[in-house]
Amino acid sequence: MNQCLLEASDLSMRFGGLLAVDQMALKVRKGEIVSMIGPNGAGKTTVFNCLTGFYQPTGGKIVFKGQAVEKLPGFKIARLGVVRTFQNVRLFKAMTVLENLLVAQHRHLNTGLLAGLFKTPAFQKSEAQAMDKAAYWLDMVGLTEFANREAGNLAYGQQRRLEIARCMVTDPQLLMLDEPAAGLNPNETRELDDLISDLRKNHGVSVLLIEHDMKLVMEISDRIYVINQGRPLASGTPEEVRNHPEVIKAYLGES
Ligand SMILES: Nc1ncnc2c1ncn2[C@@H]1O[C@H](COP(=O)(O)OP(=O)(O)OP(=O)(O)O)[C@@H](O)[C@H]1O
Repeated sequence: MNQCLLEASDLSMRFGGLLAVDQMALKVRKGEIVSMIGPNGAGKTTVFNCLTGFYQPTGGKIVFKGQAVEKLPGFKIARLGVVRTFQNVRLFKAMTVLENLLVAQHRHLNTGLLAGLFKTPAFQKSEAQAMDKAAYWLDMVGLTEFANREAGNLAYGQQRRLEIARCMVTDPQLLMLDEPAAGLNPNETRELDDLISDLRKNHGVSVLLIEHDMKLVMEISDRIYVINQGRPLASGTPEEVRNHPEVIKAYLGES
């Protein structure tokens, strides 16, 4: 539980005249579920975009498993084991549910031209493994019966679960979820809570999430970072954060 997986320090991101993230610090240890909360526009998604290589931060350091990653492009950070979902569902909507999970594993497939053309035993084996893994995660997120349905035709909550499955087939070490409960009803949110807890407990994944649903955040998080106007405002256990005067002030909008 103590080994540090991800650490960001003095993280800053400037868009022209706007300092969207200012001296943010954040740490995720192995096996932790950590949340980032803050009012709309506070800079949470920008922090995610910096951590995952979608933006190159204008300042600061990001270390994943001992390696500096702040200058790496997104695909390289993903290869190291950091995967994410987005605030708005981003699936291949015209593909089936199963195809979405197979495409996500393309990097693990033995896809050399000759291997593919001649369907070599190694190619067939890796294809079968990808299929097995897809079937496993479909079952885990309760979507087996929808395997051949177009992803775009799933209910919204199911699409959200498929996104998580699509991350999990790549065997991530750090799963980053951007507002996973947005648009979910209370039942679906409870299922999401169970799913995230299970991913940590039984699949060794650490989780960093941005979330506005305070009930979920307070129940699921080991630690919480509060960010306001791009700056760190408070951090600590759910209990510490809940009672922090600055947090109460920022959320209640007092001056
Ligand atoms: N690519 C960009 N170019 C210019 N400004 C940006 C860009 N991305 C974000 N911003 C600005 O940075 C600030 C932080 O935005 P960000 O989306 O990170 O906030 P957030 O905390 O995730 O908000 P929400 O909870 O509403 O999703 C906002 O003022 C936003 O308009």
